[in-house]
Amino acid sequence: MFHAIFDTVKGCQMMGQAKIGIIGGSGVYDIDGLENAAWVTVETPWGAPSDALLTGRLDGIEMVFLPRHGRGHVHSPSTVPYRANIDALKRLGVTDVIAVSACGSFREDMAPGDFVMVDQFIDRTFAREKSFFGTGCVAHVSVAHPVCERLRQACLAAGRAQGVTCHDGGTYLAMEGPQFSTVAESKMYRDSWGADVIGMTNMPEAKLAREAELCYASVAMITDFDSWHPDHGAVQISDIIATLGANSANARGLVARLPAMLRARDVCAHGCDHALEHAIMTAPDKRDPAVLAKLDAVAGRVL
Ligand SMILES: CSC[C@H]1O[C@H](OP(=O)(O)O)[C@H](O)[C@@H]1O
Ligand SMILES: Nc1ncnc2[nH]cnc12
Repeated sequence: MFHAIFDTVKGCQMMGQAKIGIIGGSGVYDIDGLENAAWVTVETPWGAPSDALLTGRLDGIEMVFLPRHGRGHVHSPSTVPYRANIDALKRLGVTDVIAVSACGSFREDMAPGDFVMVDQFIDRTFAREKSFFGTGCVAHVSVAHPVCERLRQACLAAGRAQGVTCHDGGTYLAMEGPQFSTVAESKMYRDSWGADVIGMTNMPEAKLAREAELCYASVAMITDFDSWHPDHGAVQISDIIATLGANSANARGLVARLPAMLRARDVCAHGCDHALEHAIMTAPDKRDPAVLAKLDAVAGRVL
C-alpha cells in the first residue's frame, strides 16, 4: 500500500508542480476556500498523524492541510506525532511545507500580531523522536540552513501583501514545554543565546522535513512577550488566546496567497529535495529490511 502512494510522490516531483502542505499550529485547525475539500485518513509506518488531513485545490494548486495538535487541540507539543505528520505529507505527494505556529517574542520590536519568517532554530526539546533513521539504517542530513529560502521569501511576500508586519529572519528557540519559561530561562535565551522567538513545536518538525527531503518554512506568529519583558509579566494563556484570533485570520490570508507564488516548482536550488543524496551511512548489505520498509515514503528515492 505504501509503495503505490510513493509513486505519486515521485510523479509529482517530476512534473514540476508544487503540492503545498500547511501545518496549522495553535488556533489554526483548518484552511478556507479549498475546492473538492475532503478530510482523508492516512496511515504511516510511524503511527497515526495528528488528525486526518484536509486535501483540495486552492487557486489551481493541490493543497494538504494538517492541524498539528489535531482538531480540538488534542496533542500537547511533546506528544504531537511529528514523524507520522511529516511522513503523511510526503506520502500524499506534498513538495513544500509551510508551518504556521504561535510563539513568544524576545524582542521589543517583534510585537504580538507580527509574523517572523524564521531562518534559524535552536533545538532545546528532549522528549521527542527526532529522526526517521537509526539502527538498521543510519543517516546524517545537514540542517545548517534548516529553512528553504524560496519558501521563506514566498511567505514573507504573502504576509506583507496580507498587511501583516513581517520580520525577515529570526531564530526560533524550540522548548519542550508544556509549561512556559521561567524569567531566568527567558533572559538567557534572549540575552546570551540570541534567540528572537520561542515556541514548542518547530523542532523536530523542521529536522524531519529535511530528512524527508521536503522544503520547509516556518511562519512564527507572535502572541506574547514571553516572560523576560519587565512591562508584560508572566505569559498567560488567556492573553495568548486573545491574540490567536487575529493571527489566525492573517495566517489564513497568507496561505490563500501562497499558490500564486509557489505554483511553479523546479529542483530546489537550496538542496532540500535531495538532502539524502549522500546522507545514508549504513552499507547496503547491512541495512535492515524492516527499517527500509518503514522508510518507503521518506527515503524511497535513495533506497
Ligand atoms: C497556545 S500557547 C502554546 C502552544 O502554542 C504553540 O503551538 P504551535 O507551535 O503548534 O502553534 C506553542 O508551540 C505551544 O505548543
Ligand atoms: N511564550 C511562549 N513560549 C512558548 N511557546 C509559546 N507559544 C506561544 N507563546 C509562547
